[in-house]
Amino acid sequence: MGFIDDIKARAKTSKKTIVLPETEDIRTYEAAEAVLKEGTANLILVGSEEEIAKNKGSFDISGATIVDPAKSEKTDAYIAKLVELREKKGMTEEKARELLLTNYLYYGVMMVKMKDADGMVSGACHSTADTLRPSLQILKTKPGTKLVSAFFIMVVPDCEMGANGTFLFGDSGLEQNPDPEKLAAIALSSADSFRLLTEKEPVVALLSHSTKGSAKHADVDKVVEATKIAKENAPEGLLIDGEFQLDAAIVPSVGASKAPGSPVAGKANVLIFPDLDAGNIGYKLVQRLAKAEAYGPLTQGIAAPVNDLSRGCSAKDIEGVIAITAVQAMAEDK
Ligand SMILES: CC(C)(COP(=O)(O)OP(=O)(O)OC[C@H]1O[C@@H](n2cnc3c(N)ncnc32)[C@H](O)[C@@H]1OP(=O)(O)O)[C@@H](O)C(=O)NCCC(=O)NCCS
Ligand SMILES: CC(=O)OP(=O)(O)O
Repeated sequence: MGFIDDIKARAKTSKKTIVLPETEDIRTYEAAEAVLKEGTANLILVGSEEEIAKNKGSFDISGATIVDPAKSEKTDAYIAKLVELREKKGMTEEKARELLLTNYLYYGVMMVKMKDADGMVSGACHSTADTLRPSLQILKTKPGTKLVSAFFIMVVPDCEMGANGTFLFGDSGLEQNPDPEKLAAIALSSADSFRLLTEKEPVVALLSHSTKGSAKHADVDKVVEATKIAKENAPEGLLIDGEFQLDAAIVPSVGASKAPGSPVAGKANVLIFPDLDAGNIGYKLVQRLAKAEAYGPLTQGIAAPVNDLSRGCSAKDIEGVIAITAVQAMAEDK
């Protein structure tokens, strides 16, 4: 079974409830129809009942629950909770009502916060900043986690590198210019996310334009320092190393010649980019030129699963990210 079929099979064993707040976008309905038909998750669509009836086109979403913030009896409780959570940041009842009745991403996150849903997927028609800000503000980080970051699962066709063509690329969505401490934290969280989602052992490479000292620059020093911190904090047995150029990380013969003796060189399946420019450009290159499946930006470190999408995504991508969110929600139960 391929990566996404395996994820869907796992999601079906414990149908989680996922909120979709982007009811203005036709791709939401196409994905919802497919998810409901396949049974990977229960779905809640947030929006005005009238708009949803108009926007859904011919897609059959009759199995979904529709929640209209203007009519739901729970809206007042969400407003009160949002004021309680954000009062110190200037949130008033009036502002909370306005926000929740007009911004369905905030409403969806409140549903997750109040445990009326297990997770949320959006971002097909909102930027990453607008998608993730509500969950960073309201759900906050998981206990024991300081940093939320974002990654893609990339499935490259006809590829023997990584885990038979499956890779994690991080951070490709959120942290713009992580310092060494943050880069190390991204690497370690990414190892856990890779293991959870692929059920394979992570082999983590911190990427640079240098391999083991071949270039000298402050940008290289940052990755060297991050590698040192990550190794100090890594659980026993985790394969993690750097700094590597991309070819040294994933091509066995290049790894053997540029970084002889490294247990990671040539075998990496978790690729940690030095900053968001590299991570975001890197994933789009592989998606568009190698025709890879690209699921994300998926998040790690938020107190409940909320995942983003690229505005360039297809309905199939949304379907996949819903199933992944359900699997992340299943892991929260453990
Ligand atoms: C995600 C992002 C929006 C957060 O920054 P922001 O909107 O300026 O918001 P703030 O910095 O005010 O943060 C909002 C809250 O999130 C928290 N936060 C921000 N980044 C965080 C992180 N990485 N981990 C944990 N919490 C974080 C802040 O502490 C703040 O909490 P508070 O409001 O309770 O004090 C910002 O990092 C961003 O724009 N990233 C790039 C996204 C992007 O464009 N990606 C490219 C396409 S995928
Ligand atoms: C992940 C990403 O790059 O998102 P968008 O294409 O929506 O900016």
